[in-house]
Amino acid sequence: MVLIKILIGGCASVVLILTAVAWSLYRKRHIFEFAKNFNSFKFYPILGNYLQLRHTEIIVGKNYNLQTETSNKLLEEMDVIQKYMGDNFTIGSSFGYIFQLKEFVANGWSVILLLNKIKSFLSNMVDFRETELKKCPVIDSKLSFLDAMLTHSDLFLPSVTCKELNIFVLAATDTTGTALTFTFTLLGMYPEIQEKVYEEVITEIGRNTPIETDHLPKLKFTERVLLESMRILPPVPVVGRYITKDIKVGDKIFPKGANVFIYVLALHHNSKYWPNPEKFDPDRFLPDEIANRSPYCYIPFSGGPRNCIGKTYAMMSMKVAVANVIRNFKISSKYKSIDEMEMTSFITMRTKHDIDCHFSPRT
Ligand code: HEM
Repeated sequence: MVLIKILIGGCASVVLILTAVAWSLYRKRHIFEFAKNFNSFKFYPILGNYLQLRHTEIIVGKNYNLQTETSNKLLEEMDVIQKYMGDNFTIGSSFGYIFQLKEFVANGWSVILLLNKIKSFLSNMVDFRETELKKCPVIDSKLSFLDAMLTHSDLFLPSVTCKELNIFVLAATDTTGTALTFTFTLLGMYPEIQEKVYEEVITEIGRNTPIETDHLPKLKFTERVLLESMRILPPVPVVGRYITKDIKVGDKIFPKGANVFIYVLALHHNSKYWPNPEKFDPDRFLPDEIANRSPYCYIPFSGGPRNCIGKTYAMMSMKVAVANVIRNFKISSKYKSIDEMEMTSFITMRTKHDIDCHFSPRT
């Protein structure tokens, strides 16, 4: 009798495991198709892959040809994970655990497989760099971010190094790609602002001169355009915090132990701080204007001690991309207002449909 029970139990477990594996493989295919249709940013993948290439090059110190390598699916895979997390974030916070469980059964397995794939891609980077460094040590001033962690193994255990790399590559790519996608579209919508950026780039850098670090602080108007673009369309529209002690805001108390979401998008469109908030006006970031506002009215990189650690580098890399594109291409877009773009929920902001933004070579 006991033997029969064990046999039945064993068979049932095998069937369950096989069903779970088959289901996850099916969902993996399905979820990719879904994300492909959903993520119709069109030129976002070009920018995303460019940034992934640049960031891994800077963080790891090796060119992985991520932009030209056709088998590179890293960006697509990151999008699938983000879509899954974004859905759970909205569904979960509105309808609770039961919906999260349903989502996990439906898509969770494939997301875990993808996460593991990305993790192993990144840990291969760590192994590669570790071997390289042993063969050929680098002097302190030339250390990449990863080199710095590897040469301080007393501070960064191998598992911590992999996690840090994971966070950096993921946090750096999509945010900057989204910010640039919106900035180019806004420049297409506002030709007179685009022209001012072009003139500044030509005056301060020139048409063909390679862009150097020293050029970047001179791009004052371009910087204001990027800042205003992230005000009107913040790449990360919501940030979360866990409250460790009661906080009184006006007549409300946010109790210790609560999880809160800070709605950056709403804050950036609050007419109390931003008159005529729907207007794209880079001069809101003139020094005098900035001095007249609380710094917490504007938080595309969040605020406080856990704000974005990559913000200075992000601004630099976006200035390089804008300057290089604008001196070679004219940008146009059919949108008359940002409402026409139709946003949707992701972790970063995305549009529901293909974004309308076109580039034609400058003669
Ligand atoms: C336009 C580009 C970017 C935007 C809008 C952005 C925005 C943000 C935001 C809103 C956070 C959340 C902070 C919080 O919870 O309060 C964050 C965190 C983070 N970002 Fe960025 N980011 C950008 C680019 C980058 C780049 C280029 C890097 C790396 C080179 C980077 C690395 C990170 C890291 C490591 C964190 C986690 C910080 C922590 O938890 O302490 N980000 N970013």
